[in-house]
Amino acid sequence: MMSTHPVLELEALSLAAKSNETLVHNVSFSLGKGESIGLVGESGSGKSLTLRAILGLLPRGVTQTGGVIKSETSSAMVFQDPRGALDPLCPVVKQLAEVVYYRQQVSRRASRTIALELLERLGLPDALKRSDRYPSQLSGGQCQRIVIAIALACKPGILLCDEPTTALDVTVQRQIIETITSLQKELGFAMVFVTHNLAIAANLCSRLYVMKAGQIVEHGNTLNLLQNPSDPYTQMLIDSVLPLPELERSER
Ligand SMILES: Nc1ncnc2c1ncn2[C@@H]1O[C@H](COP(=O)(O)OP(=O)(O)OP(=O)(O)O)[C@@H](O)[C@H]1O
Repeated sequence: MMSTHPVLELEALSLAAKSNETLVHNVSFSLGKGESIGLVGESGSGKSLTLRAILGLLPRGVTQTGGVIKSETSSAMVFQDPRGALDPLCPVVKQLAEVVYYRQQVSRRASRTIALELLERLGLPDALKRSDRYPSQLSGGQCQRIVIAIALACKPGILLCDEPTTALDVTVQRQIIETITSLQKELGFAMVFVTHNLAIAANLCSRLYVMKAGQIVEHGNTLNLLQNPSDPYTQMLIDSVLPLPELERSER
């Protein structure tokens, strides 16, 4: 249950392509201060477009055809493909410092100091601070930490996460999720988290919204929804998670 005044409200958001094809239809939800909600659903169901609408950055050819987005605070986004989100020709510390400089309106010198502090907070190695490394010289997990640092440099009230761990290997996925969780506790931002991974959604989000073909087909408290799905599509999503095979007991 959302206990605080919402920092974000979507009321009947609809988006369409230039061809008039409806891509997102009548999507409504609200987000409380410091709360995390999850958008789950099949590929192409409109999750990313919904996030982009909140950010005010719809791709070319997509327009808002209905509804209202009310937000009391700023949003920043963490993208699915961290390498693609960074400029390959610019050292990562410089990219981060640049965002600090423009968004926090501090001096150049202070922006670099704040950027280095952010790197430390994100658990990036000291070597990154001493030498200027380019995205291609970092691992996927390190690039995603830089992208998260860039988002946090905007001091957002809402962090929009678009499958931020999908491109990473599973051990790194877990570290990134733990990092996001601890930063959220520390900084108090609210979060809209898009994922295909129900386990991640269940760990991070108090409420889930299940999307199919541009619409929300079911929503509710995460545990209730996963234990008692009412929509067949939600049940199908749950059933599509492969269980671990029972480990054979070794008999002596
Ligand atoms: N620029 C665009 N012009 C026209 N249609 C688009 C555009 N961007 C996305 N779409 C369409 O909108 C629909 C929703 O796309 P969206 O990226 O939001 O899906 P998604 O649920 O995030 O999928 P995934 O999980 O694969 O990222 C899809 O059918 C997609 O093809």
